[in-house]
Amino acid sequence: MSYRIGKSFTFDAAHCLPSLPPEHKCSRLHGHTYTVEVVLSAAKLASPGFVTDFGELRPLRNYLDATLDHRHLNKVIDVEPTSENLARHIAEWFREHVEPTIPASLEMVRVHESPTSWAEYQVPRS
Ligand SMILES: Nc1nc2c(c(=O)[nH]1)N=C([C@H](O)[C@H](O)COP(=O)(O)OP(=O)(O)OP(=O)(O)O)CN2
Ligand SMILES: [Zn+2]
Repeated sequence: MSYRIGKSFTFDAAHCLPSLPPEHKCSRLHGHTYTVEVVLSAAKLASPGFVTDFGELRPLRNYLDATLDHRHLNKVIDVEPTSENLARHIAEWFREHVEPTIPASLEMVRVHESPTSWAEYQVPRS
């Protein structure tokens, strides 16, 4: 039995997917308003009844603003900036920089490129 919470963030950025054939529209430079959702869990609640305070997720907001917002994503991450690769990149950053400071575990990161399309990275737990 565990509790789960989620929080969403948005940022705007440009990207292209150069491994696609040149006739594919996504091989050309274009932009999205991305939404990033994180889901965290805990087996028991911390006072006053939180998985973790939503406010403790502020470093992720700051990271997205400073590193991804209004950037050319191909110049920021070292793999093609698909939603899947972005979700993994953000999850790995979160696990290194935020998870050690909170009483909760990251379950997954979902990245929406548009209201109708998203990709999710589920954090592997051994
Ligand atoms: N599995 C994935 N498929 C695609 C990704 C991705 O990250 N993961 N990305 C793209 C492109 O970035 C493209 O911008 C988005 O493609 P698509 O949803 O097909 O296009 P639209 O936003 O214009 O949506 P419509 O429903 O066609 O209007 C492509 N594929
Ligand atoms: Zn795109």
